[in-house]
Amino acid sequence: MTLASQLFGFPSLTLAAAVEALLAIRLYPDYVRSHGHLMAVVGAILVNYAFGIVFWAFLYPRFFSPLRRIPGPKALLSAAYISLIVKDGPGGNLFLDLAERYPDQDLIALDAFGRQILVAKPRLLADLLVHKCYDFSKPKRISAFLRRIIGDGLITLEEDQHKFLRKNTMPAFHARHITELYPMMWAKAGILMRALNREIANAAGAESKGSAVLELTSWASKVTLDIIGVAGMGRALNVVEKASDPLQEIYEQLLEPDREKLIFATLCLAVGFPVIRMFPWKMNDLFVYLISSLDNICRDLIREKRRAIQQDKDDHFDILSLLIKSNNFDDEVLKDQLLTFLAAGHETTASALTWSSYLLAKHPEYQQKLRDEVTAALGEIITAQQQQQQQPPPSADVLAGTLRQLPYLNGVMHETLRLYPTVPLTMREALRDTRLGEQAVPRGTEVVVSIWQINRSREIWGADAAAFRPERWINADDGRANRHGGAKSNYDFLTFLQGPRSCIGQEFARAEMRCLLAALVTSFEWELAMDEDSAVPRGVITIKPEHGMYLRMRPLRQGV
Ligand code: HEM
Repeated sequence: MTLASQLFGFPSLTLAAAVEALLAIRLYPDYVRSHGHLMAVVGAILVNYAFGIVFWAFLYPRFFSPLRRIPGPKALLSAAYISLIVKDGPGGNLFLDLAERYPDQDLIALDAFGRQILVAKPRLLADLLVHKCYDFSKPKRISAFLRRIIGDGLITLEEDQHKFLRKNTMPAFHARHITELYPMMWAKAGILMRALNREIANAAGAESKGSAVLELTSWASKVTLDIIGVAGMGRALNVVEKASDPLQEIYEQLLEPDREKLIFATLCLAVGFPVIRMFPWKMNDLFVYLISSLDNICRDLIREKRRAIQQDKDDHFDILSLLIKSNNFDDEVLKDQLLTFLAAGHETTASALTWSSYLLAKHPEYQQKLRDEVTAALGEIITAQQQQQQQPPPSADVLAGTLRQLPYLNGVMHETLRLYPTVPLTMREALRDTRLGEQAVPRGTEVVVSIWQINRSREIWGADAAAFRPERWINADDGRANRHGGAKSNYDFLTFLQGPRSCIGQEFARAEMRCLLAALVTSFEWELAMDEDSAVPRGVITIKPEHGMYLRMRPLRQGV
């Protein structure tokens, strides 16, 4: 690849065109004079570029690329892009179909240009995600697009800058600190339950059934925004209690899985935002407006936080304080970190909570089992939460210790995360010539990992891979919760990825889900209030139900 890209890359072809034009001027001076020197240069460039296009589009992938023997659909538009806009069913199913069409292949060639491969089996993931993690980065087009939304943060930085930032941020995610966050998360869950109860009471008045239909996704993102507000910057956003909040509205608009937005984002990922921005499309203005509003809100939040630390001696332990106190970052850098944690830290868990409510609506027997289990374990703590009793909140150790070991709570949570991985797909680009197992991978190759496909693979999870079976996460012998789901390798459950670029917030997300699910299931009974087929996961970065998640919810206790 290196030799080919040096010889036939467009910079070399341009240089060669200049040499060819000079030679033409020397060898055929009369002919060139009659047509003009400029024509000679332009002609040489056009001929060389045409050769370059033929070489890279047709000759290289068929005859020279080390990837040429990898089988696959080799389509003009790769499944990685089609999966974002496909209409019938979840996009991730495209990769499940591909893995079944090429059953013995570790790698599958996705596009006709020999640039994109899918890792279809966990075997090679250790190389990609751990051993050779820094031989790969997020593809530049994708990073450039993400950077517009979340700045230069942990998600978009690469190599040494990434290592430095990750090291500086890790203390906020240590096990002890996550344990300390449980009472706050539990309190926020209580506030959400009361807000849902009020909403039901208002709506049920009209319906007079003691139950009402609620759309859960926006409530889920409100409560997770409130939680990351405290854990990320020590700030009570209180979004659940407000009719509207600018931060929540911006995220809702940015991540809404509406068709036009999906097409816009897919095009930005495929060809880059600078190209799309040249077209007169109202989505461009909306996108720029939303991200600049977000930037401004975060800048203000940083200023306020810095002032609180310096003038008011605010000593709350949160991600932003940790980074400010390290004195390693200026305000612009801090703004990017805040953008990253706000985005990565709330929509992801909100989506997971939404999908677990969906699965529990479809499986009322598990809803009841979970309710019984949590009620038996937390009894008085639940009553205190529901009745907002003025007594000390449960201790972090008691709450975290209890919730972490409840078999069905953890089983439902992990099984949801397996079946509906919030980030269903990720991509990497080889920064240098490298290898995945025995396979040589040239610089510039894009490697696709469909988390959805690995998590639902029948080869890994058995014939019932698509079924919701929380028992996978409960040991058959001692009935205790496990964290492997019966899978053989760490790379079989990919929801949080693995290695140095795995999700830094995974324990935070688990803590949030435990608190929110436990509170929800002991406060309400619910069933689906929409057509089951319309709960299709959609989204470019994270997946949400395309048309919202409508549940008929009935409070288990009155007057809460
Ligand atoms: C259910 C919830 C969540 C899921 C499924 C999830 C999933 C993921 C995945 C798959 C990645 C890797 C992305 C890639 O490299 O392409 C990731 C990275 C990341 N996540 Fe999460 N996440 C969740 C919750 C959170 C939370 C709550 C936070 C913060 C409080 C967070 C912060 C991050 C950050 C900062 C990264 C970048 C890590 C790095 O590259 O070093 N995530 N997450």
